[in-house]
Amino acid sequence: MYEKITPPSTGEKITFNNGEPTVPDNPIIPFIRGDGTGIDIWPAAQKVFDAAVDVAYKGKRKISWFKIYAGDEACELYGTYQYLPQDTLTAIQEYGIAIKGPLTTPVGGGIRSLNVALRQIFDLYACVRPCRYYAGTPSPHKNPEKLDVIVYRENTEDIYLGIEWRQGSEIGDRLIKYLNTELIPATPEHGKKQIPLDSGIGIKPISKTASQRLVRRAIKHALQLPKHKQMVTLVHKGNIMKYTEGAFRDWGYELATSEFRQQCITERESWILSNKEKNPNITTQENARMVDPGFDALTTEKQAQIVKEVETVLNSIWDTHGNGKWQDKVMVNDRIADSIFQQIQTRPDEYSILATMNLNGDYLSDAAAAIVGGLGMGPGANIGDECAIFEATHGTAPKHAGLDRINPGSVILSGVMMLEYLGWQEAADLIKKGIGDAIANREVTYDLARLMEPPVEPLKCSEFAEAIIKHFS
Ligand SMILES: NC(=O)C1=CN([C@@H]2O[C@H](COP(=O)(O)OP(=O)(O)OC[C@H]3O[C@@H](n4cnc5c(N)ncnc54)[C@H](OP(=O)(O)O)[C@@H]3O)[C@@H](O)[C@H]2O)C=CC1
Ligand SMILES: O=C(O)CCC(=O)C(=O)O
Ligand SMILES: [Mg+2]
Repeated sequence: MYEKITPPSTGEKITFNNGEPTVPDNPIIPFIRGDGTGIDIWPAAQKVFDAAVDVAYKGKRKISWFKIYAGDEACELYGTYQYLPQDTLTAIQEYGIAIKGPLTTPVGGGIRSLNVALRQIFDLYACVRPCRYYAGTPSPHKNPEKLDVIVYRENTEDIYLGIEWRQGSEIGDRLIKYLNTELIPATPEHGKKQIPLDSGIGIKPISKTASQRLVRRAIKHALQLPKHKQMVTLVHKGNIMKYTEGAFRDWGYELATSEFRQQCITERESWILSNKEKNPNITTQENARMVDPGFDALTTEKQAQIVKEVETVLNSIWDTHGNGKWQDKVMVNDRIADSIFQQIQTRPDEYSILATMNLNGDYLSDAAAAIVGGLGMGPGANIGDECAIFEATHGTAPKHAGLDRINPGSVILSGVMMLEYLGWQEAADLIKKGIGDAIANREVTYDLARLMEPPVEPLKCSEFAEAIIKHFS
């Protein structure tokens, strides 16, 4: 079945039932070491995972690691350009779960991202990236502890589908000419716009199916959170990209108010209901005016739409959501993408789950990680219905590779997400305690050490792993 790798001789497969993993005590878990700093991070992280499982379950549970290959390491074993060998895909398919270090993607040419390929091949449609603060972590922000968000990033489409053509390529030129002569003139709203002939061109598909399955998972996650964190914010640039990003917002609301009608309230609905709660005799017109402060300046047609919206909300959900009952529901709101970047800095505690399309989520997850300590503290998981691959938010950080200095925290915390996904909460909690105590004790790698006041001598990558383990007890 495998050309160049052999699964461990002990251990069993994790199986899936309705998207939920059934986990034996000795699961086989494939791992990819990763390029660049993967060489430093992976051994440190694996040591922490094994120690936590050992301490938590005293030999009753154990992970059987299965080394699989991707990136530079794969080319060494399988030959030139064999970046993602079939063996690796077969192993992930067979075992349903994997954890990986970062993989290199060249800019401007060369192979397309292996990271993105894995997400697309296994339909890992939700990229889940929690950003929470560990006490004592230095941060450029005054109150980093106020940020506790989970970026829920659509992982399979948007411009990451990788359908683009180089400037000057035959198909690129044909496409531009076709758009300029046929499609753009046939769409009156585009007027006399033309695409410059010396453009590279890319396609940004945003589908209803992919948008809604992402938002569905985000709402289900919100329902598991403490009441005050039960909120999903749809992040988009729908004012500019109306039919892609704007549609993502609309499909998100549509899903929330159909599939999750009894569990969800939208922000505008909450305003309408609370206006009536504060003033039971309020007219529909007055209510509409309060919902939209610019109401009087709107056209008659737009005003009528808002009045209708108020009527519909009161008629359809006053009984189930009114009189304050909406306060126990998952709040679904939306924010424009540029605004959310400043909101997570100026009003961090007003947000919880941020549901995004692919590109916005990529940017936002690095930015949110920076607030709580940097890319060394940014874990992630790529989750589908039948498979999951855990990986950090950061990349290969090549200038630090092989120096035993990089922070392994993100991959270790990605492992915590994996342990939680397996239901091995005790081992996950031990690692969280170990990381928290090591940081509070100022035992940290260079990235955190340089921000600390007064400065501390940094630990090596491997030493930070040992410090985490030391703090298990
Ligand atoms: N999922 C994946 O595998 C990903 C892969 N990549 C790929 O990685 C390669 C390098 O990308 P690049 O843009 O340099 O981004 P990286 O995320 O690799 O690194 C950028 C900077 O972030 C900081 N950083 C990254 N990782 C850590 C860590 N573990 N601990 C502390 N600080 C860290 C370092 O900052 P400083 O030097 O200031 O300390 C580093 O120089 C590219 O080929 C890219 O495509 C990128 C993102 C994700
Ligand atoms: O695949 C890559 O090289 C970059 C991906 C990335 O930045 C991410 O997933 O956050
Ligand atoms: Mg990224």
